[in-house]
Amino acid sequence: MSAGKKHARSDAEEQVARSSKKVKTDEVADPTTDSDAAAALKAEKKQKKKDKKEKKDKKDKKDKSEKKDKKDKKDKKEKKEKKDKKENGESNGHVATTTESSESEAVPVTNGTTKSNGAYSYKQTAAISAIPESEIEAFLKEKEIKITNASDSTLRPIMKFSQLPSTNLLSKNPFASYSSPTPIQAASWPFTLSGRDVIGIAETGSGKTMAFSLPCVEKLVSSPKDKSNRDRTPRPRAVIVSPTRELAMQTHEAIAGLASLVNLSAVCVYGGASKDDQRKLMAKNNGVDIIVATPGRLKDFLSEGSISLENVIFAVLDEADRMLDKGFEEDIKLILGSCLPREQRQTLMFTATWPISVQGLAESFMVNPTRVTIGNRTRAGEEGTGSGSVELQANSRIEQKVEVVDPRGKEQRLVELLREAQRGSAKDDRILVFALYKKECTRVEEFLSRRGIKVCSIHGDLRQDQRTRSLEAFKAGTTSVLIATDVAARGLDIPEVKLVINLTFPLTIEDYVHRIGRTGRAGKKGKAITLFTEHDKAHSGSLVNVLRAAQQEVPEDLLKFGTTVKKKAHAEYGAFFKDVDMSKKATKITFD
Ligand SMILES: Nc1ncnc2c1ncn2[C@@H]1O[C@H](COP(=O)(O)OP(=O)(O)OP(=O)(O)O)[C@@H](O)[C@H]1O
Repeated sequence: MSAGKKHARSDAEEQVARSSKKVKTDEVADPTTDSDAAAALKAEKKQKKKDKKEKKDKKDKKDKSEKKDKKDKKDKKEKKEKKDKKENGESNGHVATTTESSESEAVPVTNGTTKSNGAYSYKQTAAISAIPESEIEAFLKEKEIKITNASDSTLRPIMKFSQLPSTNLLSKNPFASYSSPTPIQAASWPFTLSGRDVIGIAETGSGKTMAFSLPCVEKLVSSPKDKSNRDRTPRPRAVIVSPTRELAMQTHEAIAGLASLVNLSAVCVYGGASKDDQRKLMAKNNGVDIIVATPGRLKDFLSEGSISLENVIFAVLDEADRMLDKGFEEDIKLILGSCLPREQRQTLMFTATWPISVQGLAESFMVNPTRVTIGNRTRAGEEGTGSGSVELQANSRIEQKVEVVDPRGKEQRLVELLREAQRGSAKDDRILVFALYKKECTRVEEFLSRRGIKVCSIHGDLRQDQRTRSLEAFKAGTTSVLIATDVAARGLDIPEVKLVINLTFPLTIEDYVHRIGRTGRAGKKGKAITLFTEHDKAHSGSLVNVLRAAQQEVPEDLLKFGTTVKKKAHAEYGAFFKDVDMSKKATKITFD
């Protein structure tokens, strides 16, 4: 349309409007005489003006009052939002602290909580703050507690259960059977309860399960559950991953007991048992809160969509170094990758052994973790560097004996050792024998049975119900000798195992430390005997170091195999050490 045409049309429209106005006025006017009509018109105009003014005043008044109402409503809403926010923050325990470092900025998360690398749910009680610094220092020294990357240096260990802040869970007295927190519990709780990512390293049998279970349950109590359950898929808020089925079951038992005190549920999923039963358990009561799992079964459930980890705000790798080594690495990447991102979840890793080979990978799943180490594990020259190297340390209450034997005489020696150990009043003492291979277990079980020794076994060639039956018989004391592969090396908490015998040396020195750790638990004493042969000589150096670190006797025969420790190398990333002699000059090669 041209501009001229547009104007022409506008003008025409104006004329139509004007004439229509006139027609209207003509209709209202009383057509008696001209002067009368003029007067009437004047009066009418005046009235109209008055009406118009009144109407305008009325409208202004109405607008004003509506505006005021709107403003009041807005103020009220803002006030309410502010109040809600404050209340929510407090119920989630997000207490701002002045001690947070710059890296501890609160990150908002999808589930309504915030992750803070500083304290948010944990408030150090006045009782702890009042303790003189010298007393705290003495405690840390005595218990050999070392904390690196604390970020909040005002957090002090929780030396008594009464020093924990009072919560609904603690009012149920869950620690009635214990007298005081173990060092790993005392030192890690202030950080884990504060929402920090923590790596906890402490000897076998030192209460690490409760060290991660308490903050797990407290965190879920203070975080709102997504009740919508839109597609009926279980969406747990915490996941604990364990390397073996039996350990997963044991951890489940411990944490389920704690969780039930505050009406939270925990389910254990592991291979070799009915998937259908586990699916039903996970879906019960609008979805489970805590999942304790072995990686394989959890991965299966994830891939078939029977579970979603998208709401997981708390993740634990128990026996973390095992979970991060080659065998499980990909599964763990998938599992943690299915949880909320590391900035929005709390991630804990606990173990008794922390080889340097897994440390880089571990930290890639965490945010600036605090490391709590129990035991004097620092290598000479590393004091205070926090460089990451943690010396391997066996439980100091275990008496370690090493016998160098001819490989052909091992089984006969085993029979003698068992008879010696179960003599007289010790006839029912529990003894755990470790072999390296599944077939070896079967052979040795038959060998011992033929010699009248009551024995059962646990290894990967057995069905799950057979494994469970063997373990139950051993725990109950109906069979006092259990022969096992390394499936039983980690985490299992069997009361009163008096002796561990290593019939065949394990593949790694870390496994040795875990195997012997099945005895001497929870402050008790224990004994371990290792039959060492020339086939195991690659481990002699590291074994000598472990024995010396625990002030144990090192047999001359063992020293004959050498004391060099074979350095570890990662299959993909190569050596973790500088193996090049930098003092040598490069040879100059010239080409003609
Ligand atoms: N505060 C405590 N006081 C006394 N006993 C405790 C305390 N906390 C846990 N225990 C007990 O100590 C035993 C060992 O605990 P737990 O199995 O958690 O050890 P762990 O450190 O995980 O060992 P591992 O390295 O072998 O897995 C358990 O029987 C547990 O009930």
